[in-house]
Amino acid sequence: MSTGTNDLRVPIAIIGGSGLYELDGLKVIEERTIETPFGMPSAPILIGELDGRRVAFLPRHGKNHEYNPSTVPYRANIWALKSLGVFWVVTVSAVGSLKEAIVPGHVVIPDNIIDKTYRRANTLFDELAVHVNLTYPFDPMLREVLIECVKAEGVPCHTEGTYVCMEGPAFSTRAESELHRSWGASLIGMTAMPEARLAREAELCYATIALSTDYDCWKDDDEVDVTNVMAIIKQNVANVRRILQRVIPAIPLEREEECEAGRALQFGIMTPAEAIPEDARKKLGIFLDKYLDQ
Ligand SMILES: CSC[C@H]1O[C@H](OP(=O)(O)O)[C@H](O)[C@@H]1O
Ligand SMILES: Nc1ncnc2[nH]cnc12
Repeated sequence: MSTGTNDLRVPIAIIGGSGLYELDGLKVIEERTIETPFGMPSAPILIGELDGRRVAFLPRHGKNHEYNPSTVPYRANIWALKSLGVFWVVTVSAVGSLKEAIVPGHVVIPDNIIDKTYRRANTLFDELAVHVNLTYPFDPMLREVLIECVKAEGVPCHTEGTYVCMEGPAFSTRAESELHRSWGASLIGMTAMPEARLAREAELCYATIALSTDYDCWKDDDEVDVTNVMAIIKQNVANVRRILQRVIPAIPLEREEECEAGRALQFGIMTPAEAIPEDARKKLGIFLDKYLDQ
């Protein structure tokens, strides 16, 4: 198991979604296999340099898309990124559009999530009681950076939107799709949760570039399937790659202290240090030590 220490800190991570299994322009330094207390991450993590910045890249579904949205090892992924010293996490996701104006090929930088998942481990902290604030699961400062970069690339960009995270792996029924629309949500996907919640528990600064790939199944003339989704991703992946190449140098590394997510656990740990089992302290030390070693 990796020790959680990091000789060469990697401040930025990109988590690639469906259709994004590598990061263009990354000068790969190392492919690191990290064993975590939550098992193995989705894939070995590529560590490299882009624009003089250290960046980690992790394909969420594995190198060969072997994990479905329910079986992605979200907790191992977050633990592994934290162990590298990552703070800024930019993710890429394919999503269905629940609004006419969000045309397939457009990008959305979502600002909230409705979590409908029900069979995924949804906390890093099973052995104690921790309650973090999740009012805004996507970091506002990082969202602004993403919005600027998408616009600068000339890609149509929707600057807000609620992402409904369903369990899947089947797509929605028509009735479910209409229900999600009636909630006023903009996007439907299968992976933002528990990823965003775990990122907050790990005090990471997290935001998502969502690529609209389809109108889900609410429009009379459209029905979603993987072939359609992948065709749109293929047509737009070059945009996403260019956006990411802009994002990495634009991340304000020097403003880390301003990001509230970095203090998410400050008032969230209910269980007193002396009541936390020793093995949990070891397993979760990379998240908890700064609060418990006082
Ligand atoms: C390939 S269609 C469904 C699949 O795509 C999205 O994944 P990701 O968010 O990793 O891009 C969606 O959530 C489903 O997992
Ligand atoms: N319509 C849809 N529903 C859920 N996940 C998706 N990912 C891409 N399109 C989707």
